[in-house]
Amino acid sequence: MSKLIFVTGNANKLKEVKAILSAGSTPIDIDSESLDSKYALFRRDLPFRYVSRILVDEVQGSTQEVAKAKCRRAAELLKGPCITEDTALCFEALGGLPGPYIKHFLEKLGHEGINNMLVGFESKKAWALCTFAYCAGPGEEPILFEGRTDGAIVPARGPAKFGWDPVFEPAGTGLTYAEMPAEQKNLLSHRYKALEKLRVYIQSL
Ligand SMILES: O=c1nc[nH]c2c1ncn2[C@H]1C[C@H](O)[C@@H](COP(=O)(O)OP(=O)(O)OP(=O)(O)O)O1
Ligand SMILES: [Mg+2]
Repeated sequence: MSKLIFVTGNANKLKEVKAILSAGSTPIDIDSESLDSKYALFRRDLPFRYVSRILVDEVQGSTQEVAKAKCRRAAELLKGPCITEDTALCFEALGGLPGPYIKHFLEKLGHEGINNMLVGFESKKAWALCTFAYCAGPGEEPILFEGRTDGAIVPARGPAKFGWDPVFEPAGTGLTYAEMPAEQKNLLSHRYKALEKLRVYIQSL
């Protein structure tokens, strides 16, 4: 059976995916060296940033449509099975936006600007939505695995190591993602919840 490749241009995602899948009651063995080299190899030979840009710029739509389009395209380029992941950050006051477009808002506005987007709205509620997509190969319909964690947008607290981690506080924790130890985030995060579904599927293949 050919190797399943997780395609991403984001090293922080890769780190969390490895940590989550190799832990838990039914751990999935990951050859981290080969995963790393696939990741490096993929990025060197087929510049995913470029691919990702095209997909992000041209495929507009719901999180599910964006996620499927990216995975379909990655499977075509790899000519084999693969997994991709899309993360959305959705604001209740904005009807779920920015959603899959959070990356662009974060790049242009920063943490403070993300907070300012909600000035004048009473609700600071938000949810993080992770969508893994699995595609069996070129021309196959991707299957989606979603995980959602509810919380609120808050002024930045904690180290700014990964995206919007400092401005998202999961409900009931009193801590932002950035303030949590990795082990805590990785047991309640949007990514963890989606990976728990993907884990079951991968083990059934
Ligand atoms: O747990 C997270 N905690 C904080 N920030 C996060 C997280 N997960 C994704 N993020 C950020 C990265 C990017 O600014 C946006 C998602 O965009 P998204 O297209 O899914 O990621 P990406 O382009 O960095 O990597 P990829 O090559 O897998 O598409 O939210
Ligand atoms: Mg992307």
